[in-house]
Amino acid sequence: MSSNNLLPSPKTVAILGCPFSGGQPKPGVDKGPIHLVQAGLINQVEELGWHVVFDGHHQFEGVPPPSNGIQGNGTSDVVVDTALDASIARLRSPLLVAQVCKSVASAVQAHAEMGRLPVTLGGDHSLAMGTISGTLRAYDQACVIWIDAHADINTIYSTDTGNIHGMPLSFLLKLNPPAPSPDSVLAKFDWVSHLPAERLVYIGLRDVDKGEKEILKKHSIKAFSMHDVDRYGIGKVVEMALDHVNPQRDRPIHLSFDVDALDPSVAPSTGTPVRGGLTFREGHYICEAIHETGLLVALDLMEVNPALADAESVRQTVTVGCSLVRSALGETLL
Ligand SMILES: NC(=[NH2+])NCCC[C@H](N)C(=O)O
Ligand SMILES: [Mn+2]
Ligand SMILES: [Mn+2]
Repeated sequence: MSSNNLLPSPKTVAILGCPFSGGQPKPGVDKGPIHLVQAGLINQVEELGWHVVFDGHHQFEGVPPPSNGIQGNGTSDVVVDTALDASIARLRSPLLVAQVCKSVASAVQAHAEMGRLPVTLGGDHSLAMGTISGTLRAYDQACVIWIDAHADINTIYSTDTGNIHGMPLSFLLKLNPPAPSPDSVLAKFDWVSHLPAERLVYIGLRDVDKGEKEILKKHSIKAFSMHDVDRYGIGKVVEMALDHVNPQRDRPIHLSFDVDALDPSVAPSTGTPVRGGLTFREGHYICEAIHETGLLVALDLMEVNPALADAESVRQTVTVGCSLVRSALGETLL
């Protein structure tokens, strides 16, 4: 399956719960997967005609669970190069994130190689380092469509927050400096697969850090912001996005959906909400249109945080999360 001129068309979905919050400081995002499953997601996907393998809520064997919000940066037992020290020391829990994402990559790869379509429920968006690496190991020509308010492409130098959920794409695009030694913190990310910049496209951006804007420009990374959605409409934007990453419509597609791409009035329970987001229909349209390509091979639904709102807002966010997944897996309006 790794020489991928054969077009995949999985009939089985593997649902992976990834209760992980170590890529950002707010507790609760690790409860996203259990809420989505308890809302009936597995049944809903089966009703669309898929065979569903539920891979459980991963416990990340051997990984110390993140303590409630208060974590060291996890670098104390590792030798770091002095020139990079200052940058790496600002990262939050890099060893934990690297280890968890590595195990997620193996799980996603294994499902994909069995011909299944992995649906990963987050958890924070640092997990996409793992899911996309897993997809690229199984389908080396895969492209990525990243739906988000944020660009999540800060490097170890540009990050203001040190939160690795704002950085996964810098590791996937190999924008960080090479590890100075096998013992360095950066070496713990060496397993991450390489995604060429021209095989990434964004939709929904509206809160992009200054350093990230420079990175997008420098590497000519294609991004459709909310301004573009306003100007062209979502139908045209999805078509242009596909034309960029998938001009011949022959590449397997990994769709990574951060629920904060939706407007906070639609998906309030998330850690970094930004006003001016996608409407309910725009979010679903993206999923429906990608399903229609017949090229979807992996899906992430990330950043649902049931701890961050009142019960009704949580219910609303979890419900919309389930319906985005259904749309990506073929639910239609008629
Ligand atoms: N996956 C997310 N919600 N990311 C938010 C990232 C916010 C900000 N750009 C940062 O680097 O911290
Ligand atoms: Mn986001
Ligand atoms: Mn994100």
